[in-house]
Amino acid sequence: MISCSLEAINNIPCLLLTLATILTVTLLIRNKQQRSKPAAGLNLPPGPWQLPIIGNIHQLIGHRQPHRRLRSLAHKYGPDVMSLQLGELSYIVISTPEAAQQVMKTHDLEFASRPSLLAPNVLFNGCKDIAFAPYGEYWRQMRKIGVLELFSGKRVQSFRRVREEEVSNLVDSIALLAETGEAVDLTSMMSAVTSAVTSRAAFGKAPELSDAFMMVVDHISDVIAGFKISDLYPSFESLPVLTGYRARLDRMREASHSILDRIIDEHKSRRRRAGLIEEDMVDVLLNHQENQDLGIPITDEVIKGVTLVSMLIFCFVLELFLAGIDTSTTAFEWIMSEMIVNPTVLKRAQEEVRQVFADGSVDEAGLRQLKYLDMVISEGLRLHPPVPLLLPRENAEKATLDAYDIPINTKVIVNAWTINRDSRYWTEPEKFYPERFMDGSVDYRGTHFQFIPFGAGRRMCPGMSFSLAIVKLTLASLLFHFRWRVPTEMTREGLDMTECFGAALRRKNALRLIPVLFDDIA
Ligand code: HEM
Repeated sequence: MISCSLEAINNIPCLLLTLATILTVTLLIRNKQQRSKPAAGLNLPPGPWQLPIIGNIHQLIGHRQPHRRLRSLAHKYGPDVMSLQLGELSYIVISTPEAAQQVMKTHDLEFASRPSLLAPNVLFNGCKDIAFAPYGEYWRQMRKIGVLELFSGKRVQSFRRVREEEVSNLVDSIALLAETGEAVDLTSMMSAVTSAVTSRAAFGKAPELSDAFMMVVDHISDVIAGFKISDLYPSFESLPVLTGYRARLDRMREASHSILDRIIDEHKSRRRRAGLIEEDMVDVLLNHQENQDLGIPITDEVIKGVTLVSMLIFCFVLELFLAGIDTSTTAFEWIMSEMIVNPTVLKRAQEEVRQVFADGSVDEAGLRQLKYLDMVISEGLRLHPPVPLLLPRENAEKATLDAYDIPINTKVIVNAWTINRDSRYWTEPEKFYPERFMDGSVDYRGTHFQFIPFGAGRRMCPGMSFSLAIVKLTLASLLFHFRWRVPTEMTREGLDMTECFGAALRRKNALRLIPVLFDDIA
């Protein structure tokens, strides 16, 4: 998912420098700019001690895995709900399924907004996307269009051929490489497949322009991941030390807008030639423009010559790329890694795939018979949620959680990684054991709060089906066509499983494995 301010805290080297600057500047002008303090007499959730000005930032500094650090802080200071002060902003951290249910079900409406962060503000013309739009009529309309038109089961189904073609190309390239006996970089390969499927779903076949768009998106992902001091000290947004970041964001927005404008123009001229066709996501939105049934009020949203519809397309498409590619690749690489270190799981999953597709080709129609693979995917998402700290939420009114008062505009971080490993709900929670999902009583669809890789409630991920369709087809195909070995210098148990916290909780090192073609399929 798109990076949030907190995830960045692990990216500390540049933080220290920036922090020193901020501290100095803050001390100089703190009489002018006071950070807001909650009114006295409130029953706030417990939390660790705070320093003036930086609050609890020092307790996160030096910890490269903030989800793990927040778990240990929560154990000590606030097992369910913990208060943290990060710079100018008040946060609460949610670390149990019960508290998550309070936030995302019982009080879902109260906590349905998002904090305003600089990057989405600039990139999405003032958070005009789905993920970062504040709760309200605009977000509702955007989400409705997204859920009905872009991420619905019907729409995901319509990209079946695209997925099958891209995964089949992947299998062909791996088969060629298998002849060399060398390890292949499965992480990069999966990233390429996900990007190709996403770009064809969004733009249809427009390879040159979509490649250019992908390059800008990659750059955006790099720039927005990491510590963003401007999000923790919003009153200092205009300080020179921060304006460079804003200027970079501006440039990236312009670059991606201009590529997208050309893509939209191409679509429009093709539509003029071929009549109304509904092929990809840009076409779907252009159809709505022509029918004037978007439902979003057309105010004076003409920004630098960008029409409202181009802007909507821009927000949807950019979000699709930013939200979908890293998360799906991450889910895939961890599931595959866990199967490698748990050979009995790999064997069982492989037997199932080869039995279901005994006639020799993997297709999406047969995927639903892969019940064991479903359990493997669930277990992978439980142990390695690609978004370990859910996108922050915010309450637009003051609220209460259990007995605690939560002042207005508190940022809420739900630590899904910790929640998914709660030993009160999961036996041996650190173990990769897909059979725990055998009875089908718990799933990731947002009603079981001990397992929330896609979040829950109004702001739950709408891209779940889009993502799982690619992940499952790729896993099934790779298990069907190849046996997988670790490079000779390592053992299965020795496979490096180090995490790297960023836009998604990736593997630190790419997953490199040796493919061996199943003889009878060759
Ligand atoms: C394995 C893959 C994915 C995972 C684990 C994932 C996870 C998440 C999570 C945890 C959230 C926040 C939910 C909350 O606040 O309760 C989210 C939001 C979102 N995701 Fe995903 N996501 C994935 C793939 C995708 C894809 C492929 C797309 C687009 C096609 C997408 C689009 C979005 C959007 C637009 C939101 C914001 C929803 C809102 O604020 O209303 N995600 N995702």
